[in-house]
Amino acid sequence: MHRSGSRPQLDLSKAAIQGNFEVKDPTILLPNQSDDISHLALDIGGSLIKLVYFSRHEDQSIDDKRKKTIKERLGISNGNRRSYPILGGRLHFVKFETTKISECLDFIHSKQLHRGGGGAYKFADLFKERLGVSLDKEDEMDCLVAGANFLLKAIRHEAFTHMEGQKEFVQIDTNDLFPYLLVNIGSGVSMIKVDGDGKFERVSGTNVGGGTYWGLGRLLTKCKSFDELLELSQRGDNGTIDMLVGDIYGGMDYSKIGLSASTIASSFGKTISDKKELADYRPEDISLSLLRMISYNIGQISYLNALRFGLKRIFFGGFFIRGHAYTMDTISFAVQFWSKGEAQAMFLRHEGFLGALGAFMSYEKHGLDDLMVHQLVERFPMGAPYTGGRIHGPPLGDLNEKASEARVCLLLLEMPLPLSNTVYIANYLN
Ligand SMILES: Nc1ncnc2c1ncn2[C@@H]1O[C@H](COP(=O)(O)OP(=O)(O)OP(=O)(O)O)[C@@H](O)[C@H]1O
Ligand SMILES: CC(C)(CO)[C@@H](O)C(=O)NCCC(=O)O
Repeated sequence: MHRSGSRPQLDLSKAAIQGNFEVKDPTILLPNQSDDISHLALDIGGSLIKLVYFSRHEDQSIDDKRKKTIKERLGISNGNRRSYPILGGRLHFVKFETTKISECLDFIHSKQLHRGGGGAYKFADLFKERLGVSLDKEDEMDCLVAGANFLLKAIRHEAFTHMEGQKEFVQIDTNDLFPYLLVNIGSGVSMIKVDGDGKFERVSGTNVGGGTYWGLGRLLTKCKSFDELLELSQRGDNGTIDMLVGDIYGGMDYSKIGLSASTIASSFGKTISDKKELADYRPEDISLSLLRMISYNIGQISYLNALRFGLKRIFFGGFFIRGHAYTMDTISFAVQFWSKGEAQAMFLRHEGFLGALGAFMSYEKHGLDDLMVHQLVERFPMGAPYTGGRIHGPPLGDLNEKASEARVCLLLLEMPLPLSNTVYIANYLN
């Protein structure tokens, strides 16, 4: 696994979100076409800024032994052909809180990621002033779909299910990928029916999303960071907040309509009957009830939309998920329960980077691409062995990872010549 000295050491964990930028569309920065520049794409969301950049020069340091190892692991044989050069480089994935755009700009500046370009954008002045670059705007939905399609086709262990604490990676048949429902849970939620590359329709959405959990949770618990709120939920008991079927039916199931006594009849419903104030409730319980309410609701609405269009597979992305087991289990449960096991919820390892990755890929569209894929042949599992499932892969981000630490994923890019296949290899730096 490659280590990078570029891992940012910004401490964002101490920063509470205090405002909201209105600009949400992914953008790309157009580079000069000199050799050693890093391509950079940004997705400036309501809560988080996602950044994907390519550093080519680092890969040129790959030594022959490593090249050989990569090829062996990928099963690439040179046969009679000459060894092809590895043009390669790395794709880096980093995120910042949107309210901390200044730190993001510092980061871009410190890495010298900024280069010239054209276009206009709402953050244009800030970028122009601080970095001397112009931004080109890309459509957010286009980018989300391009990012998701790319990941699902290119990264073998990108998608996984999560049910009752069990993670299982899903092998995607790239010839049988479409149609599917993409549910991106950011600040708000977009539901997109994807029929192919660039073929999609945003069929629904809900304003009850990640921003709702983080915003309401912050007000109700005084938590200072999203991860702190999520961590609290792990020690919560939602039974003190939620009204259960058993609370209404004298401790009994309502079996005639298939509801057990422990089913939540009304999220937060118990707080109306008590003569209690907010301070009388445990923040842990509030956080869990809120998380469950929002996750379940999104799972249910997603399934109803999948049902509308006869879709069996639903992929969930967006940073609300945060690789958090309870969130994924709740979404999966809702999908399974309402579909009677017919539909399946799947999650993506690069959950929150779809838009930024899609924006990055639009370099191809702008004719600036010399990196992009023509055909993907093989990938091997990312990073360190993941021990909790049947298929090995890297650990997903967990709560031990500080909110402050930008999550960095490296993706090595190998470009065999002449016109042949392009290979992506990804590594997490956890
Ligand atoms: N460190 C964090 N700080 C703030 N929110 C976080 C953090 N980690 C995860 N989240 C969750 O992720 C959500 C944002 O997800 P994401 O970055 O995918 O969307 P966005 O692009 O900001 O939103 P939108 O697309 O709706 O504009 C937040 O609303 C919150 O629920
Ligand atoms: C407005 C966007 C697309 C911005 O990312 C997102 O926050 C969202 O899908 N919100 C939900 C809006 C709705 O459909 O009700």
